[in-house]
Amino acid sequence: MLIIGIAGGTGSGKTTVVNQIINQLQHDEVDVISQDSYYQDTSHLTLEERVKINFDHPKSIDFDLLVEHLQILKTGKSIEQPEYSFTEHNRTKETITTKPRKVMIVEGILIFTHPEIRKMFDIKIFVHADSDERLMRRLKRDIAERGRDLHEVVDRYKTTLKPMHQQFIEPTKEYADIIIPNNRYNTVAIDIVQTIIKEKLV
Ligand SMILES: Nc1ncnc2c1ncn2[C@@H]1O[C@H](COP(=O)(O)OP(=O)(O)O)[C@@H](O)[C@H]1O
Ligand SMILES: O=c1ccn([C@@H]2O[C@H](COP(=O)(O)O)[C@@H](O)[C@H]2O)c(=O)[nH]1
Repeated sequence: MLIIGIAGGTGSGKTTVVNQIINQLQHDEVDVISQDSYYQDTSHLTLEERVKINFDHPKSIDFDLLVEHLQILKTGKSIEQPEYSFTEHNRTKETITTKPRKVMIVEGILIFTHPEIRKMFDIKIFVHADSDERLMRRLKRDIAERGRDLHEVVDRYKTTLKPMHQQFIEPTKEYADIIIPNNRYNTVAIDIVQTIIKEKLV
């Protein structure tokens, strides 16, 4: 199993890059694990309390469960990937059965901060977009898809997104094998990554 880690700041375009990469691969050859599925289970908190969580700090992620799930997949067994609700700020009661595949892609803002998980990646990719570009994309996406308003996104950007990005996410760029500049759609970079994956699959 080839495990590819794709990190980068929020709004850098990780999910979009993942979808472009897997487009060219056989459906049964590849699957995706999102770090967002592994936010800590906070069912014991009220919604008001959950809203206040710093979701951009490594402590917000249940990395132990993610490590365990990657280890299970490597032994050829399926896992039940938690499903996450951004509107509820919590895991749902549903899970996504995820089978081991020739290529497993793990994507998320903080995945390169964890040494054990970092070691499990065969290829590490960091998607880069400038902070103003990321903020604009995040605003549009969170208002359209994640039930947020302008005030909420801007407030979170100032209090947690920006400082956490500088402290935890940007420094992990140094671990990347490949950095994809993604201020604009970068089809050349996608082609290169697809070629590398296809070569490794032979
Ligand atoms: N290169 C790009 N140029 C313009 N918009 C983009 C680009 N890549 C992604 N987007 C848009 O920006 C938003 C955030 O992208 P997404 O892939 O969800 O980022 P991430 O997973 O890193 O948070 C989405 O609405 C997406 O359509
Ligand atoms: O309940 C939540 C959990 C996380 N977030 C924000 O999501 C991003 C990470 O997702 P991307 O798809 O990489 O943007 C992170 O910056 C958290 O702040 C949230 O808003 N609510």
